[in-house]
Amino acid sequence: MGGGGRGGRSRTQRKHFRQSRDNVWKRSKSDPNANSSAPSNDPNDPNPNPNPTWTPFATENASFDAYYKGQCIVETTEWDQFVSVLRTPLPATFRINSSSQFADDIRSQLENDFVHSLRDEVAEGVESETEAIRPLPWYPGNFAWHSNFSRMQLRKNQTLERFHEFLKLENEIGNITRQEAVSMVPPLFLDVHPDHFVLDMCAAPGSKTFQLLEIIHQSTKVGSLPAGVVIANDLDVQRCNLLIHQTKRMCTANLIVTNHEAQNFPGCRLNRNHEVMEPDQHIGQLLFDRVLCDVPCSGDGTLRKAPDLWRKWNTGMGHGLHPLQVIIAMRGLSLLKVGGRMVYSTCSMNPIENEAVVAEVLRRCGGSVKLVDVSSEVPKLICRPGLKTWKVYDKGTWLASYKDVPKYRRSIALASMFPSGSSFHESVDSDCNVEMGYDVTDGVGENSEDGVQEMVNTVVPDSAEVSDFPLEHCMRIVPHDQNTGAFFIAVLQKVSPLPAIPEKSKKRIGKPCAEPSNTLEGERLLQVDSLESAQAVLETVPEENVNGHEPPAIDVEVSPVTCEEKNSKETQEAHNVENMTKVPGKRKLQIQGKWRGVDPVVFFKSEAIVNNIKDFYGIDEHFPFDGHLVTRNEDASHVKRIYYVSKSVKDVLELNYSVGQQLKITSVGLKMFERQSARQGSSAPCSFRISSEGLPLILPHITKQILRASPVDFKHLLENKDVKFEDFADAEFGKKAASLMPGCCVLILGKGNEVGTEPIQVDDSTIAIGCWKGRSRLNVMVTAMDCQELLERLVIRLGSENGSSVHVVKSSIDVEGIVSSTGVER
Ligand SMILES: C[S@@+](CC[C@H](N)C(=O)[O-])C[C@H]1O[C@@H](n2cnc3c(N)ncnc32)[C@H](O)[C@@H]1O
Repeated sequence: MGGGGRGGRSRTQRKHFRQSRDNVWKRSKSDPNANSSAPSNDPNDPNPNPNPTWTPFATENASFDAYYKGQCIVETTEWDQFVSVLRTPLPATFRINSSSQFADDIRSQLENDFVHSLRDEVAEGVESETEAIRPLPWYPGNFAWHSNFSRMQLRKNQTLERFHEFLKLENEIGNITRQEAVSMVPPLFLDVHPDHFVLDMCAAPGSKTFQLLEIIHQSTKVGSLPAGVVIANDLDVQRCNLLIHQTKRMCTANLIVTNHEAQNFPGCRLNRNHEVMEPDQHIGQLLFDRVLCDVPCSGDGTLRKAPDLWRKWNTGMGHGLHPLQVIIAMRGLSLLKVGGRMVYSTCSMNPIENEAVVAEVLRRCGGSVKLVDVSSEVPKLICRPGLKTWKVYDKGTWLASYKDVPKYRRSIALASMFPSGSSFHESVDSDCNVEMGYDVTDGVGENSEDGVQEMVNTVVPDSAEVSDFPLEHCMRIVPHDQNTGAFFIAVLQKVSPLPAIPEKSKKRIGKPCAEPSNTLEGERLLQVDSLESAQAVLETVPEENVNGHEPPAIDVEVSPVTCEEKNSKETQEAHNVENMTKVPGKRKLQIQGKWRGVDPVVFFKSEAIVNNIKDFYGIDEHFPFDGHLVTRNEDASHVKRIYYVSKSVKDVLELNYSVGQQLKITSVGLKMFERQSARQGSSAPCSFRISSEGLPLILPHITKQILRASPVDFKHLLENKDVKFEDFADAEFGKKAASLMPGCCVLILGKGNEVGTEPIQVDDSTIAIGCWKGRSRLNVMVTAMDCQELLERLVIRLGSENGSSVHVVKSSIDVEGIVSSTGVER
């Protein structure tokens, strides 16, 4: 199950996690490309160089200047300001996890404590007159913050050190996330509701996925789950692991992490010729209310964070990605329900990756998709309108129109890159994959002196085309408007099913892997998607409403799947799927282990174990177990962890089984029960303990093995990790603890005078922790870090509320490690 808890984080994950957070402005002196435009050794510099052996990055690139001046991405008069801000390091920003039970406490700590104490620090120092930290004005609820301190400054003195420690701890616990300000924007425009099915197509490392989950969970009551689901996908397995690590901190049962090419993301359409829906199966294909299409891009909007890009930048980077961006966006739109919203975003400034992609998908969708004006939806965010006109730069020449592209360059400078896109149909000759003829390395090396000369000396035609689409509804964020990175966002709404591709265009786009039948259904249902192509043409069932969900859209994919792609590993595996799903008669529901290297997702159905758990913890009948428990091990007797999934995830998993496991699932479910190690588990009537992540969900449904402790005893236990029954301040509580069954139990923080009262009631404000009841003592089963966090929160709360109780501890932990390290009784 991917990353596991904190203790289970792999070395690779740790390395990637560290790398993604490293201060990228650090640079060795030996780098020949270094020059002096970045942070300097000048003591008066507002961005002082803390390391005398450090030499700053080159932050100049003549090709970059010529290209973006030529594209007029900012007014000529503001160019200098634009590039000078681009050359300064990005300020740190972070976000409070709004669905965390401590969100309000943390916000109030920032607003009422750190804002003041840090302001005093700044006033005393010489560095800056600016505010030390401040909320981002456009982010709702003061949940996103900007900090003017560098890491070096944070370590400088006690107040800053305290703030630094606070950031580190809350980040590790999952209560805050370091995230670039502009990266927080796309989910705000997606208008996600808690019951939505959301697809995050290119999701790693997962900062936006985390935000989407927060929104889904926003108004969920303790002990229940939202109706929606987020499917977070990424092509890169290692980055998927980062995503899993990141989202584990969310403790959610409503997330599925998958590992596919976004352009070939499976639709899981049930082939109703061969498949019978299970009585409780609620969806017949994957369609989404919301799609986030945060595509791979050249990333020059992140120059402030990744200054090495200055050296690497060239025009080929954006050109190479344009076709991929188009087909990923098209796949997203085909998986979107009619009426649904898709956000297309990049951290690139290049119109070829931005407006040109949006214009091309609008063109291909022929009126079934609209570009929405959402400029008033996030009022204080400063956005500029998208460009209506731009040019294509290729091999030292500015091209205003596709007709100017020499024939031999037409597989690189595509018609779809131009504002009119007018030669789209003519752009592809009989070649199987001309439209796919991109090469992301094309243009590498143009950033030479010669290349620059060539570009600068080339006459730029005035007659650039102007797009007919309302591209001014796209939004550009530029660095000097609000001291951020650069970003691009477009919001698309699907107003009707996507049009069918005429037979002749299909050929142009790329040879489909299976020839469609010429029947109306074949035409209408053609999926050029590699995974569904062969299967979809077999589907002859007319559209109908599938159990209350949107009717399956008659989406005709325009993703140009080529002959080459057909041979890819994924496509090979897809054909296995197809063969499996074609088996007539009653299908085998669980075809295990289809994806090489990925543990199967198995519904856990061992009645003996489930009944033992239910009985031991006295779990009430209202809490649904049937179909909600999954494992990653087919052998029930060796199952170590049991995960809980929401109803929405359960529906998707059932559909996935029905279609032969098209989804390659790398992580799913909330870790709910864990088998205690043999020595400890054998002394208890139930060898499964409740995991820390799962506790908040199941807490209101537990009627046995649960006790309420006074604040004094609760704190005593957190501080000492294990306490003998006779050593509790409240002797009555000690007796009750001694009378519990051996094994896992739950301890609730009681308010002063209600310690002994029954029954125990829990609500959103209840603090609870898992413990282990041994022969003579109670051991806490939370990590040292969680104990520290909880103690800090308790001190603040108990101080301000005079003993009232607060929250459930919710975090990723490795209980096994903790239990042994705190010496649980054997
Ligand atoms: C801009 S990053 C996404 C950032 C992410 N949305 C976030 O907020 O943390 C683009 C991601 O796309 C992934 N990627 C690249 N090509 C892909 C493809 N064909 N299908 C799916 N993901 C792809 C990369 O691995 C990378 O993680």
